[in-house]
Amino acid sequence: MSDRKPTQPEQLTDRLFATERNPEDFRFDASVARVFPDMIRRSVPGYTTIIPMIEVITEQYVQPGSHCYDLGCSLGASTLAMRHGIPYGDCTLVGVDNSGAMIERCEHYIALDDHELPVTLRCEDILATELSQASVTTLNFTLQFVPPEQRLDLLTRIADATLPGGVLILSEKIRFEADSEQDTQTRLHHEFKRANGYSDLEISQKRSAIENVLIPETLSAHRERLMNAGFDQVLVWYQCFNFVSMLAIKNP
Ligand SMILES: C[S@@+](CC[C@H](N)C(=O)[O-])C[C@H]1O[C@@H](n2cnc3c(N)ncnc32)[C@H](O)[C@@H]1O
Ligand SMILES: O=C(O)C(=O)C[C@]1(C(=O)O)C=C[C@@H](O)C=C1
Repeated sequence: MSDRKPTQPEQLTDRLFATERNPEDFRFDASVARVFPDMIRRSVPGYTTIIPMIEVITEQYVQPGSHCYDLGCSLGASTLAMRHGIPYGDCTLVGVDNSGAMIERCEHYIALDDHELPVTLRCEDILATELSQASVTTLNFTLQFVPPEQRLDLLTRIADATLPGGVLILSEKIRFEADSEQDTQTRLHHEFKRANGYSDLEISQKRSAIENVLIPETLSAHRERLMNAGFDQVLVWYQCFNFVSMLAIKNP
């Protein structure tokens, strides 16, 4: 580490899907990492509310001497929210992401944040990362990218690692049982994107790119699986259109 003060990474506007491109599955590569703060803010309704609430929720559930995890941390927005909600110096905070481009930039954002609690970043698969003594774990729009058949295993490992009274904050894009609601909520989401300056071409090319990699499930599927994984209570604390955030709680 050099002594030079880290400089703010450049903040770029997401124009990745603005011109006609070959159909290709969406990946969290360097081009996405560069524009990610702009992309996620303009694409996910409620993201700018959910991030500060992760700090509030963390503060409520963090336990002294415990471990806190942000799984799929990207550039560390949710990690930093957790950091600011942890008042105990003997806690550890770990951010995990398997995108090298994300982790590299995340290091800059963590270094820029003036706070004494160290953050450990792991560039690895969340399906293999070691978890223990967890009071607060966050999956902020990450589980949706894990193949559905691997989701129960991951959630079971998280629930097993969670201390009594600990929680999982799970934010996801969801789908709806009724076609009519699915259509309406999707239209409203696309209107949100349009209001944020995305064109019809950008919206439709992004939609195709994420189709095979972001697999949304219904709220009841999420609830049922979280309970099967070993959590005792599941509640929705936020919803805007087809984006929700849940809290899965282990009884004290
Ligand atoms: C939508 S982003 C998460 C946003 C971030 N949590 C935030 O609040 O700003 C999803 C992230 O999950 C990561 N990811 C997806 N599958 C993963 C896996 N199996 N292991 C590790 N990271 C994964 C991606 O690389 C990406 O950075
Ligand atoms: O559903 C969409 O249209 C999105 O663009 C959503 C979403 C997400 O939820 O993660 C997809 C990929 C990027 O990470 C940013 C936003």
